[in-house]
Amino acid sequence: MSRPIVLIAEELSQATVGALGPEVEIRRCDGADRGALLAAVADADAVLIRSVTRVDAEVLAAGSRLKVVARAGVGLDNVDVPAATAAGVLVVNAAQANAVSAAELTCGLLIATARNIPQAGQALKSGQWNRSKYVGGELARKTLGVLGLGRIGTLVTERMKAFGMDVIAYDPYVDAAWAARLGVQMLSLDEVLAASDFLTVHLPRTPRTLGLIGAPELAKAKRGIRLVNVARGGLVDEAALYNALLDGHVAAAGLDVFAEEPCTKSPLLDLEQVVCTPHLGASTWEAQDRAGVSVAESVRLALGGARVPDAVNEVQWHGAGPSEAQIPSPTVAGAA
Ligand SMILES: NC(=O)c1ccc[n+]([C@@H]2O[C@H](COP(=O)([O-])OP(=O)(O)OC[C@H]3O[C@@H](n4cnc5c(N)ncnc54)[C@H](O)[C@@H]3O)[C@@H](O)[C@H]2O)c1
Ligand SMILES: O=C(O)CC[C@@H](O)C(=O)O
Repeated sequence: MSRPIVLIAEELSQATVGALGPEVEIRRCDGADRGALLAAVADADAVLIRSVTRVDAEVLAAGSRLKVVARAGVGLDNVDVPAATAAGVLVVNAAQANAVSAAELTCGLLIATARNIPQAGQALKSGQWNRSKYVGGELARKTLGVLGLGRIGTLVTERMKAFGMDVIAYDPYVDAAWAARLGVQMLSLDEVLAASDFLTVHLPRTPRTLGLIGAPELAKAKRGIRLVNVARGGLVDEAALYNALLDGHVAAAGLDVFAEEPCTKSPLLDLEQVVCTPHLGASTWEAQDRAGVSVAESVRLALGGARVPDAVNEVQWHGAGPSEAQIPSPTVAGAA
């Protein structure tokens, strides 16, 4: 009997391939190459992706044998989950696998925006010993606003509290009593904006969160706020952020994600007060191994005909829109 075909459409760890086992035939394609993806998916029983490959109705139609779409990471904004559900295709992700890595990068960007680390280092490497230009500010006793107190927002909170920061958060789905035990005060979006010295975004990209932080919201923020986004591009409107950085209302930004990726040309990248990384939140060996192995195991279960307990299609979402498809944090009230 022929083995099921598993299409790996993005770079995944060696451990992922090992976890898929010898019972499947592994094929590869470049998920960013639409033509190659549509051709390769035709024979596939499963497709493994990260954040680049877009699995929409067209890909699902081309993959008439598909039984499972596996996202080796958290965000499902590149998968049309309702279309997959309608086509009887299981969608699985690795909701926990990269949370620590994303949280650690966030902490790094928060510190970098406070202390100008990349800019000062770059200047030093180009021969400038400029100590007065790169004076920064302490994190201790400053207020950190967290938008989205889910898995990553919570890990960032715990870590930045160790730096002596006061943490407030906006997340209407989180239980306030649970947040209080974490030492976080839950407030409205406007209140968080007005009170934060630093703001960090940990929301999924959904129709409701896209553009959530635009020019009016930035205008409500404290002057001199420093903003970090390791969640998704487009949650913070890039043109509005650029203008706010130019006039100093936002003092600095730390960006791991961009509205269009890959992003190598953007006015934001020309600003010295922008610290940036090319969507590296999940790019650690540990996170990649965990995410890949987790979804590989789900794929094996799905192809073996077993139930995959936390398949994304089966979870009830707290949001109304189809793209709200994110596995809710266990700490979220009302999660299925
Ligand atoms: N940069 C990276 O490499 C990287 C890595 C991992 C995750 N991410 C992104 O980070 C996001 C968050 O990850 P997570 O694991 O913390 O997810 P999570 O589901 O645990 O947390 C998201 C939180 O956002 C809240 N939320 C959802 N919709 C909201 C809305 N409209 N208004 C306010 N709050 C809302 C939820 O209640 C939840 O608490 C992911 O969706 C993913 O897009 C990026
Ligand atoms: O695959 C990646 O490296 C990005 C993953 C990250 O954005 C996620 O949503 O899990």
